[in-house]
Amino acid sequence: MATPNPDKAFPVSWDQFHRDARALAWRLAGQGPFRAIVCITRGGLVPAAIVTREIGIRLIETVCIASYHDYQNQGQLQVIKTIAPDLLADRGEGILVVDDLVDTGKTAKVVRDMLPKAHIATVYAKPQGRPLVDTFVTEVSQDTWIYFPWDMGYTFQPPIRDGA
Ligand SMILES: O=P(O)(O)OC[C@H]1O[C@H](OP(=O)(O)OP(=O)(O)O)[C@H](O)[C@@H]1O
Ligand code: HPA
Ligand SMILES: [Mg+2]
Repeated sequence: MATPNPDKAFPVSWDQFHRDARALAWRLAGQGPFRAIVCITRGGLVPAAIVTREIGIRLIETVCIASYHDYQNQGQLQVIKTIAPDLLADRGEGILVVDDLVDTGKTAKVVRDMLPKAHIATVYAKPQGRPLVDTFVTEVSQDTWIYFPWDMGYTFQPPIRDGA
């Protein structure tokens, strides 16, 4: 289970996410060739857009999985849409799977079972899920919650002297 109420926050701006996703593409560039990418929606859609542009993949598939229905609490994992049969051939050989992060590893494990030979990549990784992915960019501790730019907005910050 993901750490309930993680102590630490790791907020990521759009600029930083773009840089980190591009760094992921650099790491993946020498590891292909990949005949298609499968992105794990919804979080994997954004890094998939950046990575496919960088390494020149045009065949883009989704696997739709949801498990964090209640903010930071993981619930029952639901596979809402599976992968097209032609991409399941060869046990996933030559397929790149992308997600925004791996936390407990439960989501990545379900996709690994569908595509045992695929290359699974995430931008961020926490220690529990790290063994499930082949490539990632930045590791954060298990008790950290990563705040993605698409989940945030600008808000007033009280000055430090007011006890913030
Ligand atoms: O390693 P795990 O503990 O399984 O967690 C990682 C998954 O959790 C989040 O997806 P979520 O279920 O929140 O759906 P979303 O991508 O639609 O936001 C995230 O995008 C990963 O896919
Ligand atoms: O740390 C996280 N941040 C955002 N979504 C998540 N889904 C699982 N863990 C996380
Ligand atoms: Mg997700």
